[in-house]
Amino acid sequence: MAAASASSAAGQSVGEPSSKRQRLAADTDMGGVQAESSTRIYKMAYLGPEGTYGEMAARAFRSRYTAQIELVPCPTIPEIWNAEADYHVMPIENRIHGAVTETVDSLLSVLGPTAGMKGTSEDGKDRQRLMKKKSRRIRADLALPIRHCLVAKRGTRLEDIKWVRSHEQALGQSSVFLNSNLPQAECQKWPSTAGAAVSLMSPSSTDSAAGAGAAICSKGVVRLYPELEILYEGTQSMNDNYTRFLLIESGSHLPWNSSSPNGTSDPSTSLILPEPDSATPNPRPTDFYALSSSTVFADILSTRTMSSVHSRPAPSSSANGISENESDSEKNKFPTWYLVETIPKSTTLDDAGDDDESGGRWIYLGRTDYRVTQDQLDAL
Ligand SMILES: O=C(O)C(=O)C[C@]1(C(=O)O)C=C[C@@H](O)C=C1
Repeated sequence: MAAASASSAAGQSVGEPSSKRQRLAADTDMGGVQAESSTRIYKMAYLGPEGTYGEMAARAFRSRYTAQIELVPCPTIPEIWNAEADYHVMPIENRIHGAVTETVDSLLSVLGPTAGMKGTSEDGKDRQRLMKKKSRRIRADLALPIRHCLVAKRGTRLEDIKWVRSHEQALGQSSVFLNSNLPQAECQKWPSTAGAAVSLMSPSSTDSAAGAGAAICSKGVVRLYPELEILYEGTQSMNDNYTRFLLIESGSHLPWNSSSPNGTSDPSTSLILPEPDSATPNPRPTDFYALSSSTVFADILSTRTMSSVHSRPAPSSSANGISENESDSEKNKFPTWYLVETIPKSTTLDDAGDDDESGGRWIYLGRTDYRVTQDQLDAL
């Protein structure tokens, strides 16, 4: 993973509440303090660079913990999943443009090949990595309001724009605006919205042969880069636009918004001040499963109610994995994996729905036990 240092993830917004400002300052100082402090610093991987919606989601999730959590920006969504981190913040679906396929594919990759691996040390490492990923658990979710802006270098006129760059989700969410206002512009997919905006300032983007360019990103990006200005605010096709983010835990199960990871709460040793609110269990949790074939649907749904399903083509290497169901593969030239979300029978948190692997035909991916509410987002 090409993660940058924690300091590059720290925003410098003006007018932040003081506790948040302290937290942001703490991000920047993290390296020095880490060496001196015996308190563990947890890592939360998210889609960078600074100014992405993923960063907003990561900050919102992090605010529910009092443990020290360093935000680690990753250049692409698959790299968030592959990061050696305690937490992974990933967008899963959008109100307008639907599933975030990079995230669905990452989650489904736990169905990948383990069987048939030779005993070489490299294979052993791959297997270990996969087993580690299989033990990850979805833990919480949040619906982040999304309002996009068309931004360009200062002085650019709308009629001169020849190309528009952004994450494919933002381009898709803005397709009506782009078709009506910039029909001549070429859409260029970029790993993130903020990354697309930053790229406008690179010398290659100012190449006059390619013409003037623009990016679609959040308003916050323009506050970070005075060279950029907003040409249009609200490019998304509907006002009520949300992207749902998942918080995925990698073995480090910290109490949600309780005093500290190990039960001691000593603000003098903690970089993050305790949050005043109490824990917020999700009143409508859902369970996620990775399914290797549609024949498993009946098993899963005999005791649960489906809330959503995303289907994706199984990668070709799946022939070695648990996904291959022989009768299926003979009949089906289009092997498919499924991410299924279900409503549990009971919403008590003890009933974790934690069936785990059932003879290798599905893998339990976790439950959205907790949710960041709109009030909590507003308070950030
Ligand atoms: O590029 C970003 O800013 C992201 O956080 C990614 C992402 C996504 O993948 O859906 C998140 C929210 C918006 O829907 C647009 C892009």
